[in-house]
Order: sequence, then structure tokens, then C-alpha cells
Amino acid sequence: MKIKIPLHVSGLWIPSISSSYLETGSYGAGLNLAMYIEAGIVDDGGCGIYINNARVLREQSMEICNNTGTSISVNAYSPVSLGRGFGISAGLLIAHALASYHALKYSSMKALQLAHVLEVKYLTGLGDVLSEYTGGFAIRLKPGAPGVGIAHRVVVFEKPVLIVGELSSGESTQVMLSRITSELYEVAFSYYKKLVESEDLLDFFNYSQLFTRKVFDYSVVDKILSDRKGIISYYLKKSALIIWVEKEYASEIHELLNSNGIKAFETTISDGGVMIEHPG
Ligand SMILES: Nc1ncnc2c1ncn2[C@@H]1O[C@H](COP(=O)(O)OP(=O)(O)O)[C@@H](O)[C@H]1O
Ligand SMILES: CC(C)(COP(=O)(O)O)[C@@H](O)C(=O)O
Repeated sequence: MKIKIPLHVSGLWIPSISSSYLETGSYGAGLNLAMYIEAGIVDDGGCGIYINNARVLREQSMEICNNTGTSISVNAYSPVSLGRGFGISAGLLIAHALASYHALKYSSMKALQLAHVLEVKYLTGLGDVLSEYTGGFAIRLKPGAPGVGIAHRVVVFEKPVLIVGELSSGESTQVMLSRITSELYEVAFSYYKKLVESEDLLDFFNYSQLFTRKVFDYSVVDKILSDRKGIISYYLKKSALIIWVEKEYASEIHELLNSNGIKAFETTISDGGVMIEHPG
């Protein structure tokens, strides 16, 4: 059995902090990619989270084991690294919590809520668990954990061709959030409200670029992509670069990133959220 979680790259986020972790989260929107963390259970009696065989998120995994009285480890494969802005921390916590709760036949909702609470408590995310649970082009209408917050998976009539780049590592989520002013969040909220009305993917890209341009340094990316044919729009979040391209230019843009030393993937948005895959 494998737990599959789509990578999620937020483009708009406006934190909403409450005294309860379950109700804390963010308004905003993001893309879940057809690129997945695939996690399996390791049957060695230990308690931990491993990504590409390296142990990570120790304290969080201990909380999951203590909370359930179980001792379960998950080993996850991910095409991109932890900490780059692809919502990997949320995906790993979802995998470990789901595996642990499933062993006790507890509800998946409680597992997802624990993953969300740990994201908020350890300052590694606000809206990633809800979004990854939802899948696709996800708009977060009410902040919070699955079962508390609400995210809408937009019904997309045409799937975009995306070239995704993983840039070198940047700062932590906590430091990144601390740099964003309330004035900028007001602007982001006005974009978000328009997006809720239009549900338009191009609006999403353009608003996400306008917002994240004020947070991250676009100079390298702009230089690489300037005057290139076939680019519909793009945005950068932490070290995650999402480029929407015309199909016939996809391999050219993919190559362009590679030749600039950027690890790149051709993908689209996921059909769904968290899922379980059985062999055969
Ligand atoms: N090798 C690693 N690279 C990046 N982060 C790591 C690593 N090992 C542990 N961590 C921890 O994982 C968390 C990453 O969270 P976050 O930046 O939100 O990830 P993501 O952007 O993938 O969602 C941080 O708490 C960080 O300290
Ligand atoms: C942007 C962020 C607050 C953090 O995302 P990450 O860098 O992937 O941990 C996200 O959780 C959101 O609410 O949109």
C-alpha cells in the first residue's frame, strides 16, 4: 500500500490565525501538481518520517506516535526536496498520521487534522494540508484543517501544461512569512476575492506573480525566461517555479531550465488529492 500526496504550490496566501490550531490556516489558492510524494510503511518497529531515506521532522513524528500510542515509520519518495515550497512537510505529516491512524482503524479525518495541527504548531505551513487533501486547482475559502476549513477544487475544463523548476534552497516558511507586511496581505486578499469569482487559471497565475514578486527575488527567473516564446504565465514561491506553457514549447522550456542548472519537470495539475494506491 502506498499513500500518494500531490505536491502543492500556493500562489496566494493570507494567514488567518486563531487561538485554535484547527481553525488556523490561510485564505488563498494554489496548484496541486500531478507530481506526488509516495509513502510506504516501514515495518521495523521504529517511529519516524524518512524522505528519500533521510530522517526528517523528528519531533513532529514523535508527536504522531505519542498521540496514537503506535510506533510506525513511513519512508517517502519525493521528486523534489523538503523546504523548497512544494508543501512537502505537509505531505510527509499526512502520510505518517494516516498510516498511524489507519493501523488503529481511527478516522482519516482525525489523522488529517493532526497533520494540519503539527504544520501550524511547528510553523511549516498553514493551508498545505487542506489543499493537498483537496487536490487540483484548490481555492481555500475557509481557513483550517480538513473537516474544519473549506477548500474548493475548481472544475478545470482544460488541463494546463506546466514546467516546474526546483531552484536552490531558500529560507524557512517562518522567516518567509515574517517578511510579508499586512499591507501586502491586503493586496493579496483583493486578488484572492477576484479569483474566487472568476476561478480563472490565468488570473490565478497573474495574481500569484504580482503577489510573490513582492516577496521573492524574480531576477534570475526573469532573466532566463525573458523573450521566450510559448510562456503563458509563471510564478515563483520560495524555490518552486511554476511555468504555464503552450504545449508545443514544453520541451524547449524544460531544456532551457535544465541548461541553466535548474532541475525541471513537465507536469500538469492533479486530478485529486490524497489517495491510497494498492499494488497490482
Ligand atoms: N534537509 C532538510 N531540508 C529542508 N528542511 C528540513 C530538512 N530537514 C528537516 N527540515 C525541516 O523541515 C521543515 C520544512 O518545512 P517547509 O519549509 O514548510 O517545507 P515545504 O516547503 O517543503 O513545505 C522545516 O521545519 C525544516 O527545519
Ligand atoms: C505559503 C504557506 C504558508 C507555506 O507553504 P510551504 O512553504 O510549502 O510550507 C502555505 O502553507 C499556505 O498557507 O499557502
